[in-house]
Amino acid sequence: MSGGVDSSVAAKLLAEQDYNLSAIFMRNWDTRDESGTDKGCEWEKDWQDVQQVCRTLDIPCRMIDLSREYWNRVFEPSLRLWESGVTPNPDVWCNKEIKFGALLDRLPHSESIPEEAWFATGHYARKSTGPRAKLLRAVDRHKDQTYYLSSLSEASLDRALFPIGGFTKPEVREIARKHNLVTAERPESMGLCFVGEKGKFRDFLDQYIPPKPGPIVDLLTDKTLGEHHGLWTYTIGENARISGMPMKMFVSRKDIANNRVYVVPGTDHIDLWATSIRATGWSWIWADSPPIGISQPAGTRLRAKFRHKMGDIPCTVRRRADGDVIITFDDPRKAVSPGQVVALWDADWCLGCGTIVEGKNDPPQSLDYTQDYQKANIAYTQESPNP
Ligand SMILES: Nc1ncnc2c1ncn2[C@@H]1O[C@H](COP(=O)(O)OP(=O)(O)OP(=O)(O)O)[C@@H](O)[C@H]1O
Repeated sequence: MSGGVDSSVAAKLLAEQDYNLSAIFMRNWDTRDESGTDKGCEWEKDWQDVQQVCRTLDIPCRMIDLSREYWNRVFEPSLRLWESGVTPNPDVWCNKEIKFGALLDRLPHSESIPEEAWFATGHYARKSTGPRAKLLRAVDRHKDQTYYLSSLSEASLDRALFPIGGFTKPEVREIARKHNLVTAERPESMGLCFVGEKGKFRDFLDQYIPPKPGPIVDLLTDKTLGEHHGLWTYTIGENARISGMPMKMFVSRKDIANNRVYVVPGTDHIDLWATSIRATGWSWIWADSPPIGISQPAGTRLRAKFRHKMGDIPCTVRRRADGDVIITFDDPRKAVSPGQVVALWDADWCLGCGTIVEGKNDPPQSLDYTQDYQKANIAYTQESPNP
């Protein structure tokens, strides 16, 4: 239990059934050594709320400190990826490595809980009841969290329960109010708590990654427009905020080998779009049974997402001989970043995920790339005599 409304209601729903329940609150970030405070991660408040809800439900609870495991298995590897210029998803790896990893590993040894005990969370997701467990999207499509759970192993899924997956968020809040759970009006949690205020992500990473300056280059003219302090300070698709330019410039690529950030004018330049992606390091939830048809030349029809907050994309999926997977979108998509997790679904069934290596606009759809490039170049140099 996290101290939020979702896991409180998950516990309440299980308490109404015939389970022998025990709650665990996990602490996974320790900032006291650096700043003397836990600002941003108000874990004490969360822990108090977990205890309060457990008193209301009459179930035991305990805290487990996994901050060392989180640092070693999620944060440190993510730092190395940010430093190298790609964009990792620590929230996806936290589920695999910490909640359904370190935490599950600890339980049988630290408590008298049998191996076959269930492990329940307040995620918005469902599980099928067939002979093999399938991870299914939540009933509340806006809240569905299967993207974050797409890296789980089948063994972890076997032990998982998602009690709130059949409810909408308003229904979950209503249950919490009806049963006087102190967390009923708790606001939504906002991603990585330890980063603190929204928009301060760069400042946060600056504390951990030494600066590595390099040029910001105009893809159209090859001119240097400014300097970045490290590839991690920009994400593909974002406004590069270069002053003195006739148009807003957006990051379309990073050249990791040469430590360069490339920008293009406007939000809609063709270099910002991708028609296909290549992804590596596939983790299929049914590890022995990747999607049928994926190794055929024609591939198989599935749906993909490479960010939690995006609609899923109809696509054709093919596996290469080296195990990497090529996902070709029916319609091009913007802002594909290497390092991000891409997950696949067959209708509601989440199959697994891989890590994006590259996005390609090949062949460019809906626009003639050469013409567009020339037009943009001409228009751009006319508007900008001295870029
Ligand atoms: N610190 C924690 N200790 C134990 N379990 C946690 C913790 N953080 C998250 N979880 C579990 O993972 C689930 C999903 O976590 P997430 O961070 O996405 O929170 P959420 O969707 O806002 O849910 P909640 O409202 O319960 O915080 C939680 O419902 C809870 O079961």
